[in-house]
Amino acid sequence: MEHLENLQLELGMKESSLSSQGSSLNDQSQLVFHHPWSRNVIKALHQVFRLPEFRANQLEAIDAALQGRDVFVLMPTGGGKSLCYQLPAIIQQQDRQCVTVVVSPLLSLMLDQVSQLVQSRGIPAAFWNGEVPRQQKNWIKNELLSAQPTMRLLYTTPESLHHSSDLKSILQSLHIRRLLARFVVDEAHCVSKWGHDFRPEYASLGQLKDQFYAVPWMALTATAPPRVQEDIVNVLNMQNCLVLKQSFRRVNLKFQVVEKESFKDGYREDLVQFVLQHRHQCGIVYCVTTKDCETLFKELSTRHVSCDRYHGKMTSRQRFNVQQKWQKDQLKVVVATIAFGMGIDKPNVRFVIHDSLPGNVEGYYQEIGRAGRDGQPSVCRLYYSYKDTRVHRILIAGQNSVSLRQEGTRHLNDMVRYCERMQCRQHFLMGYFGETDFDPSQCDRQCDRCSLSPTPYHRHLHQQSQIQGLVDFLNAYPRNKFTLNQLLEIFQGSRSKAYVEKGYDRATGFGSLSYLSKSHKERLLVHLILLGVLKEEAHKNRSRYANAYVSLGPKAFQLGSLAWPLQVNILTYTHSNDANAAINPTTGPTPHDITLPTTASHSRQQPLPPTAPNSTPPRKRLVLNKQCYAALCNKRDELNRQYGQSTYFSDALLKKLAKKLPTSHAEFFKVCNTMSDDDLRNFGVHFLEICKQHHA
Ligand SMILES: Nc1ncnc2c1ncn2[C@@H]1O[C@H](COP(=O)(O)OP(=O)(O)OP(=O)(O)O)[C@@H](O)[C@H]1O
Repeated sequence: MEHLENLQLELGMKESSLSSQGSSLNDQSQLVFHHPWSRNVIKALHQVFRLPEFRANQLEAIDAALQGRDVFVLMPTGGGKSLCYQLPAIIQQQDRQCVTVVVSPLLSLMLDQVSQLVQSRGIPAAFWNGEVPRQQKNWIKNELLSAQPTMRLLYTTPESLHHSSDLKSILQSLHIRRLLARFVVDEAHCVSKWGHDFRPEYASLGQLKDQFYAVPWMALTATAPPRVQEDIVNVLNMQNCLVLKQSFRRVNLKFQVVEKESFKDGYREDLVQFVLQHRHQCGIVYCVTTKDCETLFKELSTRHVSCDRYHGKMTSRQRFNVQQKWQKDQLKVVVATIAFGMGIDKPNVRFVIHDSLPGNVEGYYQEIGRAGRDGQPSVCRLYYSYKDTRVHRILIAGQNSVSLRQEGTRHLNDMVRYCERMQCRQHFLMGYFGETDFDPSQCDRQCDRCSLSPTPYHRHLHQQSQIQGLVDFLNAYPRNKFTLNQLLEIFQGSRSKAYVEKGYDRATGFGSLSYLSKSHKERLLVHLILLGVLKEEAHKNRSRYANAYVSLGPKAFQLGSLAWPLQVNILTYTHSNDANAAINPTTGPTPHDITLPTTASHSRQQPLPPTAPNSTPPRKRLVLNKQCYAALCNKRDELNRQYGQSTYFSDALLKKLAKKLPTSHAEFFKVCNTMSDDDLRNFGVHFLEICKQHHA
C-alpha cells in the first residue's frame, strides 16, 4: 500500500518539480517533450514500468490516447501492446486521475494482467466479471463511487458491460464526474465476424460509444488482416481514429511445414525426436484434441521430457499450476490445446509445434507468435496432412449461420493454402495480413521453402478437358455424397461392388486419373478444392455421424475462367523419419540444431567415449557438441534457479562454448571475451568443467 501511495505521489507531482529531473532522462525523452504530459510519460516508463525506451508506435499510441483520440493499434504478438494503454492509465489528465476500462476476452488473461499491475508495478487495478464474489464487487463499487477513486484500471468482459446493472451505474457515475479516461478493447479481432475468433458480445461494444459520449477508445490486436482491421474500426464506431500499424513480420522465427505423409512409419516419432533434441529448451506442442494432448504427453514423459499437458478437461487449478511451472522454467514443454497461451508473456519459448492443422491463419500466427519473444531464433513447425481438415469441417458445419460456415471454410482453406504452398511461406503470411509489398527475396531463408535445401518437387500440368471429366462425373450425381477417398477410388477406376451397382463405372470421368499416383490424385483434388472447382463440407450421414463430403464448387461451371494448364506440384521426399535436418538449413548444423539419429538411445545423455580430438569423425563431434550444449543449458538453468536470477550465459554463448569445447582457462576466456571477470569467476568454472567432460 505504501508503494501505491508513493507511486501516486510521484505521478501526481507538478510539472515544475518534474522538469528538474530532465537531465537524468535519456536521449529518447529529450526528443518527445512535446506535450504537457511528456515528462510524466517518460518518468512512468522508467520508474513504474522499468523500461529503458519505447518500442515502435508505443509513444504515438500513448500520446494519441492522452490527447483524447481514438486509437487502433496493430502490433505483432509480444510487441508491447499492454503498455500502450497501461501507461496512459496512470497519467494525470487535466489535474484528474481517471479510470481506464479494459475489455478482455479471457478471465485468466485479466487475472494475470491485474496481478502483474498490482504486484509488480504497484498500480491499483481490479477485474469485474461474472466470477467475482459479491463482496469484492462491493469493494470495487465503493472505491469507484468514492470522490477520488485510486483505481487506475478496471478489467472486465463484454458480457458484464452489457448485463451488470451495477457495473453500468458505476461507469455512468464515473462518466458524469468526468472520471472515465477511456475504453480499451484488447484482442480487438474478436469484434469482427470476419476474424478467426468472433465473439458476438464483442460486436455490440460499439453501442457503448453513444452511451459514454466523448470517452475515447483504444482497440488493440496482433492478428487482423485488412478486412478485419476495417471492420473493427467500423463496429466500434471509432471516430477520427489514429491507426498505428506495424509489420507483422517476426524475423527470428523459422517457418516449417512437415508433411505427415512423408513418413512411412508415422510422423509422431519425428515430432518426439524434435522435442527430444530440444528438450532443454522451452516449447509448446499444440494438439487439436484433448485425447491427442494426453497421448503425446504420455509419450514424451516416458521419453524423459520435462513436460505436462494443458486442456479443457483439467480443472482450472491444474491448468494454472501447469502454466505457472512452465513460466518459471520448472517445466520445459507444455502439450496443449489452443486454450493455452493467450496473454502468456514468456520470452524464451524456442519452439512451437503444431501436431495438426490449425483452423485458420490468424489463430496460427497468434500461436506461433508465442515463440521467440526475446528475439532469439525459434522454430515454428507444423505437421500437415490434408486429412486433418476433416475435424475442422465438422466443427464448421456445427455453426448456425450460413455466413459463419462460409467464413470458417474460407479460413480453413487459407490455412491449407499456406501448407500446400511451394513458394515462400512468409510471402503468403505477410500478404495475408495486408503486407502485399513483401518481397520473397527478403525472406532470408526464414521459411523451409526458401532455405538452401528446400524440398524438391515435380511439376505436373493438367488440361481443362481432364478436369472437365471430373466435373461431369459429379454433375451426373448431384444427390450422392462422395468422400474424398471415394472420389480417389472412383477416379482411379475401382470396380468395387458398391460403385459398379450404382453405375459409376459407366459414367464420364470414371477412372480418368488412373495413371496418377494416389498422392498425386489427392493433391489434384485438394488443388481443385482451393480453386473453388470442388468444395468439401461436413454433413451428418444417416447414422448421424458427421463426415466431410466433396461436391461441385462455384467455379465448376466457369472452368474457362481459370488459368490453364493447371500446375500441381508433387513433393519428392528425401527423408523417412528424420525431418529435423531442416531446422536450420541456412547456417548449417550448430550444437543447437544438430540432427541426431532418430533412435531413442541417442536422445539421452550418453557417457562420452575417450578419443583424440582430431580423430573424432565429424558426425560424432556434432553429437558431442549437441550433448555438451544440452548439459551447459542444464547447468545454466540450475544456476539460475539457485541464484534466483539470470546468469549472463546466453544461449548463443553456450552454443559457442559447446562448439569450441575449451579445455583450459585460457581457451575458455577466449570464447567468453565479453564476460565480466566476476561472472567468469563465479559461474565460468562450472561451464568449463562440462566442456572438458565433452572434449573427445
Ligand atoms: N518498450 C519496451 N521495451 C522493452 N520491453 C517491452 C517494452 N514494451 C513492452 N515490453 C515487454 O514486451 C513483452 C510483451 O509485451 P505485451 O505483453 O504487452 O505484448 P503484447 O503485444 O500484448 O503481446 P500479445 O499479443 O502476445 O498479448 C513484455 O514482457 C513487456 O514487458
